[in-house]
Amino acid sequence: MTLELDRLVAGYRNGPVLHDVSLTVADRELLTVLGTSGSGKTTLLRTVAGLHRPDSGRITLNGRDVTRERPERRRIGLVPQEGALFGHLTVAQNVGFGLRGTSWPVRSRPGRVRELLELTGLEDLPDRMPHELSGGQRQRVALARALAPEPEVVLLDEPFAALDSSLRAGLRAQVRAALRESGATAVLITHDQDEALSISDRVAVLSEGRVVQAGTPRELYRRPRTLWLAGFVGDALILPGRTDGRSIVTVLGRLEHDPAAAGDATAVVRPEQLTIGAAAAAGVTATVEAVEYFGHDQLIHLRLADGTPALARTTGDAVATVGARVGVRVTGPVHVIDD
Ligand SMILES: Nc1ncnc2c1ncn2[C@@H]1O[C@H](COP(=O)(O)OP(=O)(O)OP(=O)(O)O)[C@@H](O)[C@H]1O
Repeated sequence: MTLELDRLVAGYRNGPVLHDVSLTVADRELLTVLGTSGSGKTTLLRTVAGLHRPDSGRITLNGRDVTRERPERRRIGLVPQEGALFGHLTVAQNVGFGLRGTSWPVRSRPGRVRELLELTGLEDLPDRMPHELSGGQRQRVALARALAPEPEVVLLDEPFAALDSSLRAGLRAQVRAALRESGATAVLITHDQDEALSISDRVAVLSEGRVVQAGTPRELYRRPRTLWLAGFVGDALILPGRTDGRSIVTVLGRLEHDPAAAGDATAVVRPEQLTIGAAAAAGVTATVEAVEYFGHDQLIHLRLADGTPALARTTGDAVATVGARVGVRVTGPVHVIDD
């Protein structure tokens, strides 16, 4: 099911919050809307669900205009923040609740509930009460409940926000797999960049109610359109310079770049593109100011000779000592944004 938003404007008494939002979510795709607090993510989700009336614009499902349709007619499933399970119902009853008022024959409902419990890895817990579940299990029940009536589109409102980071990564993969298997088209909202990049087929970045860029996670990370976006989707060293079209001269020397640009431009260098070595071996030197060790990699905070702060991410076990002078090299090509 293809979901299309066409120049959607929506807001409250004090004015519009969404300005001309146009987005296409392809059949079976998971699109994440990533934005800071107050950017309009919840308003967008509620408008698509039919819980908030837009001022103008259109919402279509496979070309069918649903803008004025009541929420229950749209066949859109909503997974609310923190699940919002019914505390007095068991896991199976919560999932079964998703089938109430639908055309699912009553006889086939227990079977459908079992299917959903299997899909979300909850088959051993049908009789548990919500308070006997972990946060991740509760979220999976909420997802199972939303998927039960076979919605054409599923909307997920910050589904992992209440969980600690160790749980989040595992649950993300499970939710992704369950969505894929269900065949639903999905829109997820989050303010977490890592989450958006890791779970989505495509990401739309919302800022002050406007889509500033939509693309695959790779496109957003490697080819951000603006400097703000470059810093929003990841760590970035922003270096002004001058390019001859193919390489740009910056404080880190001459750097090959991709796409083409002309004249004054700004290079965006990601921390994993910086390699540090012995000071004498490279043209540019820097001082190590701090090291954050994460096990799988480490972030080295550097100060370049001209005073510019920079971050290097290294996966090797090389030990960087705070205060040491090191050589810095860039592995290109870097991204440039035309001034
Ligand atoms: N019921 C309401 N009445 C008036 N203004 C509202 C209402 N709900 C939200 N807003 C305003 O609309 C703007 C966008 O809010 P929204 O909740 O859509 O953002 P969000 O991106 O989901 O934020 P968060 O991540 O903090 O949940 C904010 O400025 C907010 O104050």
